[in-house]
Amino acid sequence: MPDQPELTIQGWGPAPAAPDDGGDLAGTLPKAARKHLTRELGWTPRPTPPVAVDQIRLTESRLGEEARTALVGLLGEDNVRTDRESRLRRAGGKSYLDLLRRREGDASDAPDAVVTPGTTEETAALLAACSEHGLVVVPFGGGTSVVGGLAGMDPDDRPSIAVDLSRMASVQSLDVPSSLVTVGPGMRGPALEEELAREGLTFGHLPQSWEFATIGGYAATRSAGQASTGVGRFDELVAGLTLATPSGVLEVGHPPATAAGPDLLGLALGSEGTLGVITEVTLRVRPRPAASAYEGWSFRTWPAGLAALQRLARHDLLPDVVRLSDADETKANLMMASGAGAKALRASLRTRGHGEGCLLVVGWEGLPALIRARQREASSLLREGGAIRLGRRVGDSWKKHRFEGPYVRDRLMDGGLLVETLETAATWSALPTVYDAVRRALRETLTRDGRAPLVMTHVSHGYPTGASLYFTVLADRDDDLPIQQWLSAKRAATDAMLAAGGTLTHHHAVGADHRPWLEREIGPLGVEVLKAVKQRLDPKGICNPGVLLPD
Ligand SMILES: Cc1cc2nc3c(=O)[nH]c(=O)nc-3n(C[C@H](O)[C@H](O)[C@H](O)COP(=O)(O)OP(=O)(O)OC[C@H]3O[C@@H](n4cnc5c(N)ncnc54)[C@H](O)[C@@H]3O)c2cc1C
Repeated sequence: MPDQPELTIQGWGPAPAAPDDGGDLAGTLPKAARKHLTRELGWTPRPTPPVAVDQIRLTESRLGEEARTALVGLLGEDNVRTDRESRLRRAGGKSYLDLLRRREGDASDAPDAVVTPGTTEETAALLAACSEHGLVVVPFGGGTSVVGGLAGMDPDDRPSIAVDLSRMASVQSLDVPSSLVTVGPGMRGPALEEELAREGLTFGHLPQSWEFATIGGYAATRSAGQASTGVGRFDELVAGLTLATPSGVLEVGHPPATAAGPDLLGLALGSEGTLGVITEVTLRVRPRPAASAYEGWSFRTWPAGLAALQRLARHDLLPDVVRLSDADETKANLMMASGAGAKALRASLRTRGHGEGCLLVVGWEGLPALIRARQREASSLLREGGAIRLGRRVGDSWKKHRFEGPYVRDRLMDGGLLVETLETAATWSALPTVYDAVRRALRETLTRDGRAPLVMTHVSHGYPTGASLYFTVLADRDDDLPIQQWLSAKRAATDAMLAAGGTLTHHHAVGADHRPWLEREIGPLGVEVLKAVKQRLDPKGICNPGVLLPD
């Protein structure tokens, strides 16, 4: 169907290259990191490979003949699929729970059919037909949701259709003087960057999932990338979009700016497929950076690191990339780095009293003179805050390895570990409390037989008023009840996060997994407002009914 590489079914990576049948932990993790994990977690690596892909259970497609004929009439035979492979590849996303299910051979959440419209008009006609035939519609971008955004759950148990957007994956127009590009929702970051590079431009959105995630998916989830502190979150890059709904087509946004009433663009961004399908996105682009500088710093303690970032933020000096790791994450990162250079760095940090310190990676991009000026001012504040400079090698190494995490996750799962991430954001004043509360909740719920989990945290994005926190959790997996093990930890961590003043999600979105908490975040009236908008655009409730809005 698409000409972009497909994501492998039970893990991460391009389908043919990454084996679906497990891999070698020893070949993935340096010896020091393996030793560190086994010591910290009291875990003995044990082979727990996924079942063979042809053993994954899939129920019969429930797409009736009448509905199928209607869809084929609109889109053509080739663009309406009910074969096993097409359905399996669009079953759910890539959260730990999704992977557990797929690895155990369960694809009961697979859509009943996969359709690939080619234009906004076809998509609008498709939605009208699905409304008429009682089919639930789940827009499918890259399939990288980590919050159950593609679960396709429907209280009325209607057949569900994955609307795969891979046929709408090209640049439609480029307005260089206005720095605007309009693209199809199924386009992925690398393909768009390649096209923009020909004109000396970039859009600069780099989430860890960027190899597979799509422009429409970023808009639908309000994604944030690794350089979002400087470039802006994805929602800040969107200047306009087209949303095909069962009630018609909405075009929202009017660059460069407008005061024509409340911002309807803001309603479409983050709508997670509940209002319809985003079929076109207009993005702000910028010149490709002439230079970049990445470097590492170390703080003795986490509070010292947070205080220094807060000062940078107050003086409008936050670098484009900001990642402050706590002591647990710093230790693990240093163990992951192999070779003589890494050993020397560990020794030097110990000698300078930073043996249990916190690593900060910062990155600047843009014109060389501006980088130098920003770097100079930021460096002097960092030094005043007690940081020591580790130099460019640390920054460059982070940049080189920054997309490897999900590949390592697969191998850790093969070895019997629970591996998941969660994220939030809070004001600078609330951040320390949120950090403590989430870590405590995770440690309390995941400690088994006296063995505590490893909870590693970093600040991933900075703002004038606060920052985001990103937690990575590793624990010995409960092989009897792995799903329940994570669900109870997630529940406790989310409760703790909200009680301490954090947001439900800084960039992963709500999906099915977070929707029980949405009302706590936006209040009952807020939920009613969103439901009223949905009722107007999607009166039969066919658009991704299992996500975002609580029942
Ligand atoms: C390893 C890994 C790393 C990640 N790192 C990051 C990160 O750094 N930053 C970040 O923000 N997120 C990250 N994510 C989460 C995920 O990549 C983002 O949420 C991303 O925006 C999803 O894009 P997608 O194209 O894969 O969307 P999908 O997963 O296909 O869909 C996500 C949701 O959006 C809806 N949707 C998709 N396309 C459309 C459309 N055209 N119209 C309407 N609704 C649509 C879907 O129905 C679904 O509810 C990561 C995920 C993984 C697995």
